[in-house]
Amino acid sequence: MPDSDTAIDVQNVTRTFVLRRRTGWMRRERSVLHAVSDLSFTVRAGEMVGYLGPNGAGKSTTIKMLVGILTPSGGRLRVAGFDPSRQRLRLARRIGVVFGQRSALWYDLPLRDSFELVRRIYRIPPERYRRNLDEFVDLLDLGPFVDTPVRQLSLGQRMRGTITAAFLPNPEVVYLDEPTIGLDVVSKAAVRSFLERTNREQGTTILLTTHDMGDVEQLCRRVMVIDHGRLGFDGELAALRARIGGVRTLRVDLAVSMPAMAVEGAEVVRVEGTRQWLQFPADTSAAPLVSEVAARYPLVDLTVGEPAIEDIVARLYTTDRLPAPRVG
Ligand SMILES: Nc1ncnc2c1ncn2[C@@H]1O[C@H](COP(=O)(O)OP(=O)(O)OP(=O)(O)O)[C@@H](O)[C@H]1O
Repeated sequence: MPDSDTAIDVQNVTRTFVLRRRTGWMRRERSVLHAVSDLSFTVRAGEMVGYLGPNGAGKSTTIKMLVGILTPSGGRLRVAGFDPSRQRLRLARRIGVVFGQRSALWYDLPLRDSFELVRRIYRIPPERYRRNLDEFVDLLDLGPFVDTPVRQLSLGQRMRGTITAAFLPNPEVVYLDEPTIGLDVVSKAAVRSFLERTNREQGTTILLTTHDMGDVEQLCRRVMVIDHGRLGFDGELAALRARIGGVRTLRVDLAVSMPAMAVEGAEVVRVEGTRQWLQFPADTSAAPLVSEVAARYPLVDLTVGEPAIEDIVARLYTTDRLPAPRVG
């Protein structure tokens, strides 16, 4: 049973789509696609959870059901105590949604006017609105473009504006679908630290869908992995790493070219001029490795590469032999 601490409660939820395919003159074939199958999880108030999976896994379908714009074919859903499809309007005041690059801002208006409209729609008290806006403008560095019409903003600026609009009413639960996709480095860093801080300080519950392992690393202790509409993993990111094994890559730029480095706990897999690639187990920290390389070699620069979400899911599913998707 969910308690008052439960922000999102999903029990045995299923969503099917009926597909009709033309197979010849006057002939149509009907099939049923199970976009989400028997999905169960709960998210406690104040948690930030990564919701991962490859394209077509069922992530957007889940979020649309949590918002209330899609009705489940079966099972039970509650968000902040409400049934999303039946109590959509009441729930709308308590949740925020950021859906990829589809912006909820008014295209021809300056950002500031869009925020003002959000204030009126959500009836945010003026004092709280001013306090939130000042804080968000500062955290997301909106100052230089808050008076610019949305259509003139870069993708990263627009995303920072969209996130501001979603968080202005102090929602209890926020769904973010690919909030950092295609963003420049500055915007990505601003968005990540904003989410981290808002979750920590305000206790906002956040469900984050992303293909960027950097987002997950920085923001989510807990991850859920979905594929073919089924939950394949729900637990700590470290446990997922440990379960799938796998490796991470450290790319090192040295001041001079040299033979492959010899570093404990890692293996050089490629050398190209002054650049070398080392692989090390994904469930260990990169920190000791970085220290050793820095102490013993003429280090100029380095980056740690995360395994792609697709690789993680593929490994998870080959180790666990989860059932194949159902169509029929
Ligand atoms: N309205 C619809 N009608 C028919 N099939 C649909 C509909 N919406 C989604 N699907 C199908 O349901 C499955 C899950 O789609 P969904 O959009 O939830 O995946 P996703 O995990 O969000 O993928 P992506 O990362 O590409 O956004 C896919 O096979 C998709 O084609």
